[in-house]
Amino acid sequence: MSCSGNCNCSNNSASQPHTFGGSVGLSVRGQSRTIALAGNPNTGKSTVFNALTGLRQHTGNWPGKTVTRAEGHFTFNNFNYKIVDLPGTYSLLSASVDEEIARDYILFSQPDCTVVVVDATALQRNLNLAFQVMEITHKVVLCVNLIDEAARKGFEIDFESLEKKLGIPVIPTSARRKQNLDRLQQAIEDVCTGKIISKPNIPAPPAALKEAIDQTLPLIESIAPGLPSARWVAYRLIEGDVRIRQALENGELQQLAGIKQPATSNPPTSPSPAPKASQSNPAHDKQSA
Ligand SMILES: Nc1nc2c(ncn2[C@@H]2O[C@H](COP(=O)(O)OP(=O)(O)OP(=O)(O)O)[C@@H](O)[C@H]2O)c(=O)[nH]1
Ligand SMILES: [Mg+2]
Repeated sequence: MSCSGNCNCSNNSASQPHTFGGSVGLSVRGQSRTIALAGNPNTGKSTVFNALTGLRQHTGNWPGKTVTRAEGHFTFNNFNYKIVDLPGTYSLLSASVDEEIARDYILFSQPDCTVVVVDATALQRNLNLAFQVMEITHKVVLCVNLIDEAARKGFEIDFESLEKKLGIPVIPTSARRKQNLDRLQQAIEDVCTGKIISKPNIPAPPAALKEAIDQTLPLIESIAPGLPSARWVAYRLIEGDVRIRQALENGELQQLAGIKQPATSNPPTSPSPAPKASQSNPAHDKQSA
């Protein structure tokens, strides 16, 4: 893996002290890396964000508190990081406006590292989103949060084996107790610099689906050259997702990804069966997986 242009891959000594505590309105000079905090609602994303930045994002024990994205900063090993706290989302097939904010950021903003925060007491359910993120980027760290709560409930989690099975760094944390956040920061640094090269373990699609994806990807590339998460877009087109097709045709996706559009672009030839239902209101549409 190579890190993105935002990344300074030169010597970052792990022995140098890290700092928690960032800043509202601090102007961070020079290069900085961008980290996205993704995860299901109520997994402790904002608590992680607050602990790392010293800011005070709204937290509480019910889902859906963070409704828009918030940004903060921290430094680690003398390097600046911008960290983005996202609304909770169950799936990248988003259903609500908040979830769409998270989805669009995860898919098209190309952070240097995406940290998926999962609830250690509901690991299996939470891993669904982690798999979806792993499908679109290998620059990902799994933060298994609320380990104090899991321990209290008597859950035993084999983190080493989980890490091996998933193929990405897995860091157990208790954000509320500020436990292991330095390990989390180290993993983020290692993913950004390429010291850790993740190989997410994703099941291969069935042959017919793979063929359809292979046929669809060049169409996407011809309309939106260099579009991030093109594979994810291909899946959606194959499913007949009208909303995504329209967003590709009218340049919305390219805009989200900050891609300059050619003067004219041809709509894609349908790569899939005709869409079954109209999804005119993207914000409120449920999409089938
Ligand atoms: N016991 C325990 N509680 C935690 C931990 N991390 C977060 N919490 C609590 O979990 C609840 C949810 O935390 P938030 O940080 O608001 O979760 P979130 O993922 O940002 O939630 P949304 O923005 O609604 O998606 C809060 O009551 C936190 O205090 C932890 O490590 N241990
Ligand atoms: Mg939150």
